[in-house]
Amino acid sequence: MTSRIRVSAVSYTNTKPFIYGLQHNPIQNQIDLSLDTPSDCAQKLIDNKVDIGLIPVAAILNLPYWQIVSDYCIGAIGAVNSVFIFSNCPIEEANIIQLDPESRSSNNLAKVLLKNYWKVNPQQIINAADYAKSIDIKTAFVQIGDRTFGKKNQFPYVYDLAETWQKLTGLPFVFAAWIANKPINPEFMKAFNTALKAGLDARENVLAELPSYAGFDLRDYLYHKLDFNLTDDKKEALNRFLEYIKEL
Ligand SMILES: C=C(O[C@@H]1C=C(C(=O)O)C=C[C@H]1O)C(=O)O
Repeated sequence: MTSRIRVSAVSYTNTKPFIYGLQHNPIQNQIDLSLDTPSDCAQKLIDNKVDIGLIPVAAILNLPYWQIVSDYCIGAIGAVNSVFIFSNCPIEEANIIQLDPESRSSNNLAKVLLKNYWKVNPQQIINAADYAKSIDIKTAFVQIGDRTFGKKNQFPYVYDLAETWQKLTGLPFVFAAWIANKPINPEFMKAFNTALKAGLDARENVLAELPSYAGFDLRDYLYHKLDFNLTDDKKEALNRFLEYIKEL
């Protein structure tokens, strides 16, 4: 028997439809699936501990070989509602931006937007000891994923980074895509893609299994805020984003 393809996927709610699709499909017998934070998905693919990852697209720049293996992604057209800068002062007045240790794409997106949209240059800190807890009014923070659910009303200044990216470029955004670090058998890729699509088509079942979060509309999130199709304009956005990162 040939060995299983090792796959790392994001452990957040945004990926639950994909996980559902993979786990309700015969392809589950061909893969070893692990669920990780986005930054760990990226590191595992870079370190060749997995063959395919739903990796933050910013990490593509750290891969000597990479190949997109699916028509689906974690993306958004306008506001995504789970990737924010939370701040106690207007962003233009912040002295420090704490980055999210679980993120690669959104930390870079924040840097790109600070430079090119808000045109400011606050100090940027990763792994801050008081991450997301600072009481300094001039300290803001980037946060992604389920930890942001319901937090939008807790801060006086809240910036949705996919929405701000759209204001800067007119484009949608891709946070994470299914990327391989080696050539993958086309038959497998086709079956993998089919399983992911089946998961998206089963979002009602996924919603029925999920807990509810106070102050957060999960149905709206999975159907309308996230956009899972890796369309040509999202690929254009991906390339544009990588160019912006290189210029930081
Ligand atoms: C929309 C999101 O997209 C994500 C953000 C990522 C990042 O910032 O590196 C990576 C994967 C996705 O989980 C989110 O996590 O809320």
